[in-house]
Amino acid sequence: MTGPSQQATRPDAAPLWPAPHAPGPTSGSITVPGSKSVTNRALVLAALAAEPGWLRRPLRSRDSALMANALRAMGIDIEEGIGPDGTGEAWRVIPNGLRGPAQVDVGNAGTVMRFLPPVAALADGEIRFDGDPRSYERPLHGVINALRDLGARIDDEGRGALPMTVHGGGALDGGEVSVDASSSSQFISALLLAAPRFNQGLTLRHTGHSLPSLPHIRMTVGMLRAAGAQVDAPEDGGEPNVWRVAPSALLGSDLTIEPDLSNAQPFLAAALLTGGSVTIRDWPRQTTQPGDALREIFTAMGGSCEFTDAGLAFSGTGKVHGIDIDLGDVGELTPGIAAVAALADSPSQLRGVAHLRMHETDRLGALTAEINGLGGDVTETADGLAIRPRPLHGGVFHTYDDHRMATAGAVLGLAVEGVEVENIGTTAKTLPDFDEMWTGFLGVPARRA
Ligand SMILES: O=C(O)C1=C[C@@H](OP(=O)(O)O)[C@@H](O)[C@H](O)C1
Ligand SMILES: C=C(OP(=O)(O)O)C(=O)O
Repeated sequence: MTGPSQQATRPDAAPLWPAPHAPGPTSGSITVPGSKSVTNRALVLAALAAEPGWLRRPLRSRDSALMANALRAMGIDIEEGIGPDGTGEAWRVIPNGLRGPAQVDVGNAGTVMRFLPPVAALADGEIRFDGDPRSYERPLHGVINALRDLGARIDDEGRGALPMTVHGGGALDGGEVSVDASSSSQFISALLLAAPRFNQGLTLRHTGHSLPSLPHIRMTVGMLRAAGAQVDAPEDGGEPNVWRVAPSALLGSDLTIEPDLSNAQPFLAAALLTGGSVTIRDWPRQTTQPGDALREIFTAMGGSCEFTDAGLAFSGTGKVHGIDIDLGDVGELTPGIAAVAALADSPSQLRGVAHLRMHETDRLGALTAEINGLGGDVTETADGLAIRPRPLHGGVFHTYDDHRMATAGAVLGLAVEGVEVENIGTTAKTLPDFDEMWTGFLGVPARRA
């Protein structure tokens, strides 16, 4: 098949990065920067709080910069510096009144394009939302329709998508609303995050046939509660598919951001594929991050892991097995799992991830096209990928401006000589120094793209 629709927008002269071939079994420790999902939720909650708060060890990346700049444009002060006790980076968030007029660039960040329209509806003035061409295609209708039902005025010229203008009225009634969040869990998270500030709070009902990324919704609920909100959620014995948030002020938190476990994935994959080992420092023992599922998934694929005082110690044997798995809860792990599965000793079936067609790129189409471009045998199914490992050869691995395609290409390059990853810099969405971290971890000279 040809690549997904974004292929047409691929820059002609995107730089190619020769992915390092593994020199032998890996060994070492890695500090992974902060979680995108936690950082961007923490920024939103701090901006909506009644008092200043701190974010320690925040992620510095394109997506978190877009979030911080958008909130600044709406009147929030975010001071980037060192924490009160002098240890490490910390951002001070000072929640002034939210106001327009403001311009928000969402880039291609799902968290920014979905989490901020409800915040803008609470602002006083017009907030214009725009972003990368791909952001116009990503689903937003659930947030737009729900906000309108809750009393917001939004001008999207009938698109149900970006670009659009939210005419913030300084407050939102809130109340009861239904949303079909089968295309993105971020519709639910977006409405819940701002809900304590709605006059009547929120009763939110999901009506769709499926709901992806449940751990990310649990992350939203957990962080809301930590900020003082009262939330009833289905997993606490409440009504299925219904969340209730009471109106209340939010506390200014002092939060240390967990490392991004989904961005630990390529380093774990390196240990798995090379029969090496890696310690991911500060891996939390309790977390709502979907990347935590990698402990189980990569163990089933041939590795083993244990917690140590330093973090999570993971080892491979060099033997990698295929897997039959529903990834609906942890969809963002799919590109990295597909890369490993293409190098396994048996076939894999990845299921439950139809919604990935509307991620940064059409990830199912992109993975199929690019792994097959290296000689692989991948077919798209209605809701995932069927992967039959075959000997692969070198070639260009196109990345469609998708950070997780880029890291998947790097993983394939470990085992396959001559893989050139297009635009490795696209990893800056969530992991800006990936190429240096990768070459440093593998102990090979830095590569020029
Ligand atoms: O809320 C979040 O932080 C995220 C939710 C998920 O989105 P979808 O439910 O749209 O897949 C995930 O894929 C994305 O990387 C981050
Ligand atoms: C789907 C992802 O991101 P976004 O927050 O833009 O939806 C991702 O990071 O894999």
